[in-house]
Amino acid sequence: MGRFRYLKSFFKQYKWYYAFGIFWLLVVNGIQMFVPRLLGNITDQLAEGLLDGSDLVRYAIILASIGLLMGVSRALWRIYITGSARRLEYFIRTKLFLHLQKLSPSYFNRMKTGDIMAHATNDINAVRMAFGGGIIMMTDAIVLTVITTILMLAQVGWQLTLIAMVPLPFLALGVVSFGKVIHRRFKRVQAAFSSMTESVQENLSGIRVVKAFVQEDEEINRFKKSAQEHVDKNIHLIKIWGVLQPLVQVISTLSVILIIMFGGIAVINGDISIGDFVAFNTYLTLLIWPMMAIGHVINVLQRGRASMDRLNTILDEEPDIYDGDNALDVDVKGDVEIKDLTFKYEDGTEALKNINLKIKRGETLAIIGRTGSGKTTLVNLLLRLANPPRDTVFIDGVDINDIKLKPLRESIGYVPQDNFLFSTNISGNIAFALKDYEQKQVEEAAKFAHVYDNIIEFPQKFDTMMGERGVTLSGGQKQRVSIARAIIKDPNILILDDSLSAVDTQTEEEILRQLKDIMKSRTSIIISHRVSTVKDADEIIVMDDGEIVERGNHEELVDKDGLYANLHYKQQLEEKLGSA
Ligand SMILES: Nc1ncnc2c1ncn2[C@@H]1O[C@H](COP(=O)(O)OP(=O)(O)OP(=O)(O)O)[C@@H](O)[C@H]1O
Repeated sequence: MGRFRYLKSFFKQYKWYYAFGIFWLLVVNGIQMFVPRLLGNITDQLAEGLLDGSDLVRYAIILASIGLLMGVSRALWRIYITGSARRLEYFIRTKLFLHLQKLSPSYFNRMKTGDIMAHATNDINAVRMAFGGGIIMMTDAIVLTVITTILMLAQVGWQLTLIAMVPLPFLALGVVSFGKVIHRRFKRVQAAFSSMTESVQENLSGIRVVKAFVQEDEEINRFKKSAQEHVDKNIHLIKIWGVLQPLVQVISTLSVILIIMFGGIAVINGDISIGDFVAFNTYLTLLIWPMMAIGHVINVLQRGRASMDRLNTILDEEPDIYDGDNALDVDVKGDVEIKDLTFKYEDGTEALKNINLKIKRGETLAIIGRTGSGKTTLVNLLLRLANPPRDTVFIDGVDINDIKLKPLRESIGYVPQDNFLFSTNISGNIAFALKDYEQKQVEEAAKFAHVYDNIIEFPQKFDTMMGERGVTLSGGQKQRVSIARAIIKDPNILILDDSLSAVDTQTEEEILRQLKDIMKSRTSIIISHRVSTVKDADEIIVMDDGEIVERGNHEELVDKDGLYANLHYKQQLEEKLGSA
């Protein structure tokens, strides 16, 4: 059960569905067994001239009833087994998505989206097929083989049955050794599919860059190469599959040849009747199906196994950001303190060195610094999108690692650098964090973020769809929708990560003035490259290479005549040149 450990609860819940389905499958198998004997009897009675018209009608009615019963039973097992397999697919898919939601951003930095998508489609399908068609074929193959063999033994004796069975061990041997190769080749097909999906996904996400750099032909070639790789791997798989199928067929036909020869002799010698011979041959045709199915069953089960292994590697992935056993349900007020914080990413990059900070509720901290100086890293730690070392980051005096993630993140309004919006309407995007909302709230947030006038110019106003199916907002409009999304949460801590860079200075000033108003008793952290954005903050820190190199208010920093002052004069000059 180890491999299928994540499916335990599903099978516990649906065991009766499977049992019921298998029951009806067995009913079909059982009824099927009457047919050869019935045909044998009809043959013998016809040969002996014992049947008249009414007997034939009787047999026809019996055969028709058997057909009807088999039809109903088949429909029932299909509904129960195939239906359960579809439920299993839903179960795994939901489990996987749920698990992915728990994993930390570092996992998604490591993994390719295309790979994850391939798991969510191909691998889940393969597991579903193993527990749908695979189970049906396996049960069918085993039951039919056992019952048919017993009936053959009972009706024509062990000698003939043994002769018919001679080819079977060769069949089993062939199938098992082929199965291993199929497993290996199937894994390669899946890997090729992943990388093909990944390349398409990346291309479509970056389509604007591709076009701007006129790289369409190169991209097409790259895609052709990975699609070709996928086909090649599939053909490689089909080759072995193609050899296995006829091999199984040849071996099973051998059985028929042996029976015709030896069974024929037995009839000639009068050891068995013609009816027995007909029945035996029909049993053999029943037996040939499972023999041929074995190859397919093995294939389906091998694929299911390989796919489950791949799914297990994701499901086994432990989230590294989670609520500890003693995590507190803190009602975050907004006092932030950072003590001697040094932070390294998994790859060893030291993004922050010896950071010390105190932001009291009601204050605004501004962070300014060159790209790559560690600004985003610092706010990521405050949101616990990465884990800070213990005893370094405190909120309201509590180590952030001891605060439950939900209340922590719910109390923070975050406007990320990358203003990602979802493919839903504008209202849905602004009210993203709210379960219930009134349109008035959305409109107020939009007004606050100075994007209201833009929105009502769209024909569908707040119902305008975003993203793929809808309008594309300008960079500045996106930033402001993003600000509205953070502000509507009424957060106690507001973090703007370079969120006003695409907004003109006048609008920026108005937004900041309003912010000052509503953030009076809350905490604000504003990251920017522009002095104009940060100049009114209570404290400004200047970061360089992961360290705070200057700190103070605007006037103090200008007086210091250091990095900040330099930036200030440069930007003042740029502004003058721009307005000249
Ligand atoms: N997930 C990550 N894994 C490893 N290193 C990272 C990761 N994210 C950022 N870094 C590195 O950490 C350093 C600080 O990056 P960070 O994004 O915090 O800078 P920043 O000041 O916000 O830059 P920008 O102004 O360009 O947004 C950089 O050297 C960056 O390459």
